[in-house]
Amino acid sequence: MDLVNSLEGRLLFAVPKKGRLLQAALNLLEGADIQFKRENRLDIALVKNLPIALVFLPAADIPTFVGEGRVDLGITGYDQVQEHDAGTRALARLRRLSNDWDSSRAPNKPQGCETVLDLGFGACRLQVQVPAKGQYVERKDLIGKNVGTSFVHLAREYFARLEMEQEGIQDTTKVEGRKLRTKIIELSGSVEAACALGVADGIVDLVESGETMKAAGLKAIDTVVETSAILIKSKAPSDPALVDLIASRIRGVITAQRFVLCQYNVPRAKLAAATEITPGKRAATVTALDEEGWVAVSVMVEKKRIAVVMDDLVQVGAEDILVLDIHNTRSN
Ligand SMILES: Nc1ncnc2c1ncn2[C@@H]1O[C@H](COP(=O)(O)OP(=O)(O)OP(=O)(O)O)[C@@H](O)[C@H]1O
Ligand SMILES: O=P(O)(O)OC[C@H]1O[C@H](OP(=O)(O)OP(=O)(O)O)[C@H](O)[C@@H]1O
Repeated sequence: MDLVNSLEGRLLFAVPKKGRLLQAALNLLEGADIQFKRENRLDIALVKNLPIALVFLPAADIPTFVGEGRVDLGITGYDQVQEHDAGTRALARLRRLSNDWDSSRAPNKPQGCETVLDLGFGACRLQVQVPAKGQYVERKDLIGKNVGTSFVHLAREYFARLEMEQEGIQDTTKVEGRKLRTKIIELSGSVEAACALGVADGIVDLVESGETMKAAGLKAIDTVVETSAILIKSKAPSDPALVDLIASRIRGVITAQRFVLCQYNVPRAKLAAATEITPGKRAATVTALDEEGWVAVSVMVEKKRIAVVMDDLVQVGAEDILVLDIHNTRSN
């Protein structure tokens, strides 16, 4: 049977095929025990232990496939979903204007995608940037100028709103179809080079550490969207129960990545002070020790806080503090 026919009856799950989100997405799939083998150059992989097929797509296209209900689940950036939604708003406005809408072609499934959960990686900001030592200081200085970006729809909405604000228009929500004075130039990568090469006066691009921006002699003057990787689902998934199962597994893996298990012994008289430092996700597990007046505590603590928590526990009299990695978790 060919691969396309073997997709029948399987939940389709889109994963970024390359780039910044790929490795972290693969780690999540492994943690969620979604087993597959991706053949060389094939963008579809059948999952061995669940009725799922993985589809490897560019992160920017995943909101389209999920939003149209062609794929049930997907991992992509929140920025990509926002860009896709802004594009959909622009297209709808164009169609209304040109009466180019044949209702018989309307999709029979509800359109759009829903966010299931934040995946806790791929955090960065979509920012407006200008040359650090140039003539542009504030965002309004870019009105009427050339702005380079891969996020053309979000940039158009951003500058439409900015231009309306400058003209004293109170309601800046109706941005679609507005004739822009600012020229948005579509670039597909290496956007930071656009200012130095004279293609643009400013750019709208992603910033994580800020190293690329700094190296290109740019500075950020505003943030358009704060983003991180998210799990999205279509509004009418083929198997809602399986979507919930996958979401629950992935949530468990993310919790395991974020928390460590902290165990310590403490005099019962100091227990209240200690559990104030480590209240746990729900509550601390406290068990009696085979030593008069002492108890053992076991509790989940956020990984990034653990060093300070251990310092504070020692201060209140805790002893024998152990910190253990959590392999996986599951809860409702
Ligand atoms: N520096 C970064 N730090 C963290 N996340 C990022 C960073 N750059 C991009 N991302 C996230 O990863 C998503 C995909 O970006 P990435 O540049 O990896 O895509 P790509 O598919 O390789 O596309 P392209 O070919 O345009 O570079 C972005 O939409 C964003 O959510
Ligand atoms: O703030 P930083 O940590 O330096 O990261 C920001 C850079 O990362 C992304 O580009 P990527 O490297 O994915 O390549 P691209 O320019 O081809 O999109 C983004 O477009 C910036 O250029």
